[in-house]
Amino acid sequence: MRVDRHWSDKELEEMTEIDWRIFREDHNISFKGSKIPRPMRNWAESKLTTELLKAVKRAGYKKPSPIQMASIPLGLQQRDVIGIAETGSGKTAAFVLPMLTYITRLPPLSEENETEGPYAVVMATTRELAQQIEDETVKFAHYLGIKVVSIVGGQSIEEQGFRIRQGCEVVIATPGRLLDCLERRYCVLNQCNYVVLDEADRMIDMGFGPQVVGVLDAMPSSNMKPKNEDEELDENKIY
Ligand SMILES: Nc1ncnc2c1ncn2[C@@H]1O[C@H](COP(=O)(O)OP(=O)(O)OP(=O)(O)O)[C@@H](O)[C@H]1O
Repeated sequence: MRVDRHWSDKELEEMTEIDWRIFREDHNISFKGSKIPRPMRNWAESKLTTELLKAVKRAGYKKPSPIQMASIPLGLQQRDVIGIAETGSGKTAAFVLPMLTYITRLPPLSEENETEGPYAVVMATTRELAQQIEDETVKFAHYLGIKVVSIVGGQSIEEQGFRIRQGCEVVIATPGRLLDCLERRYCVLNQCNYVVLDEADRMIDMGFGPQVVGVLDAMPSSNMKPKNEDEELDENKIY
């Protein structure tokens, strides 16, 4: 009798549908949506760049967590993702790594475009959470030469606006403070097409909906992805 091997003993190309099902069950991964890519079983099989993989290694992350296994391949395809996982399960790196990959594909910031604002915005409900996200982002962004600025209450808004205008690819902010910064013209989002809402459900429950919409309204509407998720993205276009 031929006994099939466990998925962990198989090369990627040997994985069968049943292996993938067991893999997802083993990691408690479930999903909804169409054309969902396979989760990544380990970092080596992820499509992250060598530089980012080095940064992941330096951070000491030996194995991706289940939310990272499931959502990084989706993020790398520039799909819209709603990721749900318990606290402390590595959600931050799950959205930060695809976001940094997206940024490395864009033209580097230069004197010509650094005053047009960041390439990506992450919104968080509290100052403390924004700080945690900043720490986790800098851990990886540092090695790519990507600059990160946080816009939260309790610090000078003029100073924060000044730091954005000096050029940064990523802004991490609480929605109210970022909207304030935009309304006072301390910063702009003229080239930002990438948004992350951390704890989006809580953000709405806490009444930040109007501020989030205000921030989204400051972003360009010319680079929207097609409404139909099944439509292929144009590789030559920046979304
Ligand atoms: N693959 C990994 N291997 C080891 N440590 C990791 C990995 N991914 C993230 N971590 C670490 O685990 C901790 C928790 O991660 P993170 O803050 O992203 O969790 P979270 O799901 O966002 O939690 P919260 O809901 O509290 O914000 C952090 O210290 C982070 O550096």
